[in-house]
Amino acid sequence: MHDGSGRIVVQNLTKQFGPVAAVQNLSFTVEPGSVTGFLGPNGAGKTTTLRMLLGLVTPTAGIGLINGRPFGQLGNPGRVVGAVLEAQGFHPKRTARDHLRVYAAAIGVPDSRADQVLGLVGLAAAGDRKAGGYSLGMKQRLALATALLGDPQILVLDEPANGLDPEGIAWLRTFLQSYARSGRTVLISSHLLAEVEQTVDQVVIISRGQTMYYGPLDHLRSRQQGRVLVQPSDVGALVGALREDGVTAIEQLPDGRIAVGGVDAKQVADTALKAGVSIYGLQEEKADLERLFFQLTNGQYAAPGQYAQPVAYQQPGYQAPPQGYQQQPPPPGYQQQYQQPPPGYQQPPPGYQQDNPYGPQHGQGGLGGGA
Ligand SMILES: Nc1ncnc2c1ncn2[C@@H]1O[C@H](COP(=O)(O)OP(=O)(O)OP(=O)(O)O)[C@@H](O)[C@H]1O
Repeated sequence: MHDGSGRIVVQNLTKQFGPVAAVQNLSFTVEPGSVTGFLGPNGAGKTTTLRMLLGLVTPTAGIGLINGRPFGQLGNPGRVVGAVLEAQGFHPKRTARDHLRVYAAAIGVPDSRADQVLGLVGLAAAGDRKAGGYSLGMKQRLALATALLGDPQILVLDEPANGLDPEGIAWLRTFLQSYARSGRTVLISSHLLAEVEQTVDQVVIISRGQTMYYGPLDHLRSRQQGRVLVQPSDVGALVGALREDGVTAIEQLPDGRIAVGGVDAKQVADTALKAGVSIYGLQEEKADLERLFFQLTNGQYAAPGQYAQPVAYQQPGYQAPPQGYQQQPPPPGYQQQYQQPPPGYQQPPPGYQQDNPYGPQHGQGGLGGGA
């Protein structure tokens, strides 16, 4: 019926809900043996993508394949894919064990499996309690237990960390990682990178229905660079002097400061001294993954006019940008942020605009050397 590979392939998936382009030409592959995070802010299209993958929503275009087949052609899909799409509508008066037994019967596994999966998710002692009295975190565990009933090769979980306390998140991390290490496939969605950062090996980051990054989390981490935030007496003079010194990763911040990448604070101070520019503030900022995530998903740190260039596309081996990417309108609020100079902004000297002081990396979402 299927190829047994454990691979998930999403090919050019597109879903249009009337005027809403929920998912646009999305492509990625999830390999077995690792945990893949499917990340994006609220409304990015994660749930719609997963629902298309699981045969619950018909794509406008493209296809989602599990083990080389569309979900509907998997035979007994409950034995191949375990999925949790949202906090499930458990019958509130039914005990967790009874709930699991109903589902076990539906996919043809013995009743005894209900107790096994209760144990797996840490609910063994609460199996006789009614699901209606469960906390949100316990409901998440019960939903996961339901997904595990068929001992599936593939787990697809939508926001599984929602409602879990720190101990629960740590438990989930260990559980999913060991599940993947046993050669199985795990795809989990989240709108918070920090929530899954320590759990996932690969990430697919989407925004407004389009792929922004697709690849190992380690590659994304390695692109992080710190930057120096500086408040000079004369922005144009300092930018010019930095450029003369070969520094190109310079970005004007909305608060009037400039951010300089690829240098340390001493270098910036030395250049300013040489150029006769006073420094009113100097701060070294360590980049973090969360900021990179924001850059990729809403462009709020990106340069005017060319926000959120997907970093993956600058690396070999990644997929091409989705069609129509360039035409994508800026996010709400973006224009406003840059239309007016920030308070304290100093007009650059003549010629400053023509000779783009931010350098060639300006417009790459402030990423890497551009930040
Ligand atoms: N059935 C539907 N009818 C119309 N629009 C829909 C429907 N389902 C989703 N959408 C829209 O599609 C877009 C993507 O929604 P989706 O739920 O897939 O995002 P998400 O990334 O899962 O968000 P969240 O993190 O908030 O769950 C949103 O604009 C949403 O309003």
